[in-house]
Amino acid sequence: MSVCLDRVLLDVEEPFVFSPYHKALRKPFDYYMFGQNYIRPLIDFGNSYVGNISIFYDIQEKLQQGHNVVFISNHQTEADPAVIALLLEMTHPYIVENMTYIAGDRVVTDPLCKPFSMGRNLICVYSKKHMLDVPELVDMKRRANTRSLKEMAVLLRSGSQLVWIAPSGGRDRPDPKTGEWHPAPFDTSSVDNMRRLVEHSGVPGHIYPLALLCHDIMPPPLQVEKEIGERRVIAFHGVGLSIEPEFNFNDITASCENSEQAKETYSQALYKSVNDQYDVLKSAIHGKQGIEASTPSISLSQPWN
Ligand SMILES: O=P(O)(O)OC[C@H](O)CO
Repeated sequence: MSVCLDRVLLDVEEPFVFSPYHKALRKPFDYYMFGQNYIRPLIDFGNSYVGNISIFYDIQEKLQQGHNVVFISNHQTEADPAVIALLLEMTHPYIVENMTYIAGDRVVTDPLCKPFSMGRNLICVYSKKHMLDVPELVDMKRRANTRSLKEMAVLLRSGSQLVWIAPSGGRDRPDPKTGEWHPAPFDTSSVDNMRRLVEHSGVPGHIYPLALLCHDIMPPPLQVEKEIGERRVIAFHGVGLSIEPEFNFNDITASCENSEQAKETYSQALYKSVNDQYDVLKSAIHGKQGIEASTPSISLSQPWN
């Protein structure tokens, strides 16, 4: 905790400004390990699961062959990057240390979040959800997003890139009536922009649906807040991560009649997969079924055991 306060105070004295493409700061202070070490004690590993770990081995091979890989994911907490990295650090250190996250402006401006963000590779964007919060800033935000998209295109052209994006544009929230958590709907145009960037990169690319269940360890405020500086609550709990095989755009949209229908069909297919995987993780973690919650298409394991 004192290391965390030190880092927050250091940033208050001399604020760090993120560039559109930020590389994880590992020296002289290792912000990546700082994030790992802070989030690790919040995870109940005995009640945490990974779905389809074998797919991560295929992904590692693809990256080594120079291919690009994109994870289309739901988003639950500011700790998502650390949760992914902690669940895979024993089996896939290369994947987790080299992943680039598409990060919204809140995690690179909130003083409490910044030290954690400094330890990750990021493409920084202004979230669509918060685009109109301050009318005078809309133009600046749009220009910044264009710059970030260009950085992303350059990155993907270099190959061997692994990118995580949450096309909902923000964190999942519980249903106000039932209190149940579900992945927030995907923005079809965000999915499509990402897909086209991958296709136009000049190297083979692969898109996978990824589900995360970790809201218990650091839940967001129940409503989306405009102001920076939300109240943080942390807890010790089981978490989950799951992946399904690559979703090929041409295969999934073969029977679509036009490009608009194809974009929608592809985004919905990814979203359905994320929901299906989320439900399996929920049965394992909240339903206390553990490994028994596995299905024919989602095989749960605890790869740290
Ligand atoms: O509160 P939200 O849903 O707008 O989330 C904002 C950021 O993405 C936090 O990571």
